Amino acid sequence: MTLDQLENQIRSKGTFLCVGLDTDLEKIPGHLLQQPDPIFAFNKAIIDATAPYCVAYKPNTAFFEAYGVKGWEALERTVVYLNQNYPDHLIIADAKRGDIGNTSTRYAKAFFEEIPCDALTIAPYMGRDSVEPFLEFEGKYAVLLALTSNPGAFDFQTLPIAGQQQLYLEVLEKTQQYKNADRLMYVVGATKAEFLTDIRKVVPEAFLLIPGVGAQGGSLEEVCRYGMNKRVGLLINSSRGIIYASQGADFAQRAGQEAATLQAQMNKMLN
Ligand SMILES: O=c1ccn([C@@H]2O[C@H](COP(=O)(O)O)[C@@H](O)[C@H]2O)c(=O)[nH]1
Repeated sequence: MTLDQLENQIRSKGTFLCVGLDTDLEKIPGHLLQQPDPIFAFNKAIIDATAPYCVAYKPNTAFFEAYGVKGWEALERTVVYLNQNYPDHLIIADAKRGDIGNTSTRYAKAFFEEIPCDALTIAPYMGRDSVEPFLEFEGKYAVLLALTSNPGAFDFQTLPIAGQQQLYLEVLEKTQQYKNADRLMYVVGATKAEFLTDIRKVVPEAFLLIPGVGAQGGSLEEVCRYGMNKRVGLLINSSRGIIYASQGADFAQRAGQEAATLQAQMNKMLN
């Protein structure tokens, strides 16, 4: 998917919502546990209920990896189901990878070819040779952790380097020099909305993946006020707030309602 196509999707559907698939067997309705692949059964129901209200899905691979081979199979089924039935939705594998170059290439093949996602979250701290292998794939995106939503983000990410620029800003500035930097997006936590003005000075054009609304308390309004750019430039993720809106038999319907509520709020921001 090109960024123009992504923007067109956002504008035509009036939403820049990304639904997070953090599927936990301890939280899904009990009746699904009888299914041959309960994780996929849950994801399929959530996807079918929320697809009209979002432009992206973010399976967090930890929630699949935790179940071993069965989890990987559920991840693959989920991605195949999305590609076959909802090809206009961006699929972001939230796996937070990044290693020496030849290993990064293997991660890229795993998530862009073997399990064909459109984007992959990457930890940038091993530097250029660990990130550029992910940028060699046309139509695919590396989503670098810039300023994360968790409290521990302040341990390192906001520290000034050698008394100068803060580390997260250095990450943004330096990675914009990488080859195929137009294939970069960045993670910025909704809980860090007050940093978005500075972030936009360094990456005015980039798409930002924003987790942290809903369960983590970030404000959709503030993120839009400080983070939106000419092409919208935002994908706002909500996981638990949508997929566990109900843990009963009406889970998919309630997930759809939560997604529709967020879509309506986002639509107002776009007009
Ligand atoms: O800075 C980050 C980076 C990633 N995440 C992930 O996003 C979702 C958020 O889930 P909620 O239930 O909506 O809080 C989850 O998969 C995190 O691992 C993040 O929260 N912050």
